[in-house]
Amino acid sequence: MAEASRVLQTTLLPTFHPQHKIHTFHSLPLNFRRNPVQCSVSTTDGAKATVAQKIPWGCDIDSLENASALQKWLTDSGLPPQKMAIQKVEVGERGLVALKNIRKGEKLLFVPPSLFITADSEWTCGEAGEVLKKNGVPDWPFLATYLISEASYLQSSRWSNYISALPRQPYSLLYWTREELDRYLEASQIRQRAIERVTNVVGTYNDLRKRIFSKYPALFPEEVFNIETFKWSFGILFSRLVRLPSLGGKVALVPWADMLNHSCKVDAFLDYDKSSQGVVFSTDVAYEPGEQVFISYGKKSNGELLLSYGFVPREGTNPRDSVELPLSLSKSDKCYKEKLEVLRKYGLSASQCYPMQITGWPLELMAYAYLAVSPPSMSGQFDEMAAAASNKSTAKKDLRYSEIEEEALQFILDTCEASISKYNKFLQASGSMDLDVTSPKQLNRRLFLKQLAVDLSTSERRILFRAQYILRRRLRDIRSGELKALTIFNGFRKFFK
Ligand SMILES: C[S@@+](CC[C@H](N)C(=O)[O-])C[C@H]1O[C@@H](n2cnc3c(N)ncnc32)[C@H](O)[C@@H]1O
Repeated sequence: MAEASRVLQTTLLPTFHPQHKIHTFHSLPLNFRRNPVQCSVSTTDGAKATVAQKIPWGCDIDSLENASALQKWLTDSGLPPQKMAIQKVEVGERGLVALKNIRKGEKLLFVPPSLFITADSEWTCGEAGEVLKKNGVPDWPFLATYLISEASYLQSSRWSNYISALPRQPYSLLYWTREELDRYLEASQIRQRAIERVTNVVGTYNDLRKRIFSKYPALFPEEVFNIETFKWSFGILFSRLVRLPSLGGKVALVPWADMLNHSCKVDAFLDYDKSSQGVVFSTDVAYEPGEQVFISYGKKSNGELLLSYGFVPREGTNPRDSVELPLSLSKSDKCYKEKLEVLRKYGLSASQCYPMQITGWPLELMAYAYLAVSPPSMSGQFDEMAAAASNKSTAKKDLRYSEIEEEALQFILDTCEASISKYNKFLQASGSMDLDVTSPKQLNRRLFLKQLAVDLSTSERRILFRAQYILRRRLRDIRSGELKALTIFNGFRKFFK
């Protein structure tokens, strides 16, 4: 059931591996359009630069600027009457608020397919879309380019009201500089995930530029299609794109539905409803007029929510929260080479991260710990340990080697404690952290990022504290059990003397 609901769950963040998908590009046909139709926003470089500057790239998220124009355009374009409206809200700046009583289990929204943006949507510049299609550009970079292209057409694009209401700076970690990531997320594994994501986006953009944009400068002028605008469009996709399970997992931007904010207390998710032929969700709680209506963005940890959506739920409110614990083989291990070999066989490496939750940790983590501490005499079991440590293998996971259980638990405890001290160091230093900025705007930004990092670190450390407590108790029980056994044994010895 858990697996089924995970598959059915619509998430606003589908997995994205551009460096894999990008290899599916076909090389550009040499004879493609010798005289491409000039349908970029303008023709001369100077004029293009001016137009690029004029593109508003959305609006300030903390204002309701453009929200009423969006509502009006949606209604005129076929959105049926709604029981909700876009308003300023306490959680998530803008959100959908109930105008009437909403019952538990009621279906809401009904956004028709004509209002979705998908890889099949019509381009204002049809020529640009054709070039991307001919080159087999995958959905994510395709939609990112589409959004930039449509934004550059201002009012001439069908989506201008939608684009004008998008946030000018989506709150994702894509907007953090490398220095900010290193400084504020030094204790968290999310820092590494954010670096990888930025690298992926930059790599995707560079690949598109090399293979396509540079060959069709009239269709994709650099003033408009550059790394800054790609960060914006990917930021929009990471925080708003929906995967629709009932449409075979098709990804779409769904105006109006993407004004819903996330709550960890609800399980309601967006999907296409074949009977009403629109995107809907069924509420799992009732709402009174004036209350903000929420959906779930999926079973995500606080770190994953920060990574894609740029917020951290309040401490202790996310039952799906987890922290990545990095485990490593010791280089001084006599069997380092053999262990690494079996790990590689199952797609693992000398350092692996496993998610710890407040309720416990995965069996794979324990299997990795067994492997890391096992002595040369257990080399015959290395293979089964590595297989169990991999989530790709179907091997039996709940291994138990009582002879090394204490060492394995101690190994996990030591790793947890090493992580806890990193968080302690960051959280202590954050109080007096020098924000070295010159402008009030920059100061606000730094304070905001620092607060997010403090919230994330506090919630991740909380999970590690819980694991530390459980591990210490288990070790105490093992050790006191051994002590008891030793006392009984000594008693017997005395008796027989
Ligand atoms: C799908 S959009 C929702 C609409 C968005 N609030 C807006 O005004 O455009 C996702 C973004 O909403 C904000 N958000 C959603 N849920 C939130 C929450 N529980 N707390 C804080 N911000 C939230 C984040 O900025 C996130 O990137």
